[in-house]
Amino acid sequence: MSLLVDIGNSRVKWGIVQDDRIVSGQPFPSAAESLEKSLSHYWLSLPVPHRIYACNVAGSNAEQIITAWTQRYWGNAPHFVRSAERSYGVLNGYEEPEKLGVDRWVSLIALRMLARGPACVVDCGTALTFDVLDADGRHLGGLIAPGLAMMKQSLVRDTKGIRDIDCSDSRFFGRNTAAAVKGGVLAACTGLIERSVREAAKELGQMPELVLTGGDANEVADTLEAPCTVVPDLILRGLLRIARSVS
Ligand SMILES: Nc1ncnc2c1ncn2[C@@H]1O[C@H](COP(=O)(O)OP(=O)(O)OP(=O)(O)O)[C@@H](O)[C@H]1O
Ligand SMILES: CC(C)(CO)[C@@H](O)C(=O)NCCC(=O)O
Ligand SMILES: [K+]
Repeated sequence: MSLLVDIGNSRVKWGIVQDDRIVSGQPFPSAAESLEKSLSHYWLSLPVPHRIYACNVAGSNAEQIITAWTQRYWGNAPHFVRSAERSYGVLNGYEEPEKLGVDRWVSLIALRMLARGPACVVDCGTALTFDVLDADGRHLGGLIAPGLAMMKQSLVRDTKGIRDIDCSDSRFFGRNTAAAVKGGVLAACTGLIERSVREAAKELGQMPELVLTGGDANEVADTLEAPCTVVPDLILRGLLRIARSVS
């Protein structure tokens, strides 16, 4: 059995591989304070994995805690994927390829498998990232912006007049503070995505496919006018691609 682990800035997403398919587990917070406890809670009952593939953007502390835990209980350290210049049909577009966030790198590897032609991937997580891949697997670069929750939090933190942001309203323009914040933040994200898709289409000479992932992907997809596909386990699928090539 293999274990796939996507350690984000907010949450750890993970799944086990059974018959070459991903069976997703319950995500848990990636915060260092609770990490060891969460690992024991969610993973102690698993069969011992032969291989562990991980992608981590939550810092070396998280990496150390997870490695210590798997060493202690399974006698086995995870293989932490690093961003490379070229692998699995993807050519990294960064000037310094190792500086591209490894979650973005792994999502491009998954995107390359899923998409038939040129494609863009949006990760609607703690941060919102947008990356472009041409029909030959060349990464044309991307964008990094705050994610939905982070935008809302910064409004609450840095203004006196915005406090309550709980809202189930779904009109585009809000008629109270919470609805105006919800709409503003969603419009910031969907506006970024739609403008970026147009820009990508210009560079590609063709309309790209659009794939969304991350905790807020469904909410963003519901508001997007552009056609898109939501793939919740995109990063785990990229890790599975890497796992297959090793075993
Ligand atoms: N059950 C949940 N717990 C926490 N956040 C959730 C949950 N469901 C949806 N979200 C949303 O998901 C967002 C975080 O997304 P995700 O969990 O993909 O982020 P992440 O762990 O930081 O991953 P990454 O670092 O890859 O972006 C938050 O903005 C939050 O609004
Ligand atoms: C942008 C985030 C935070 C998204 O999770 C992550 O990919 C990251 O820390 N990246 C490093 C910076 C970069 O990708 O240019
Ligand atoms: K940071």
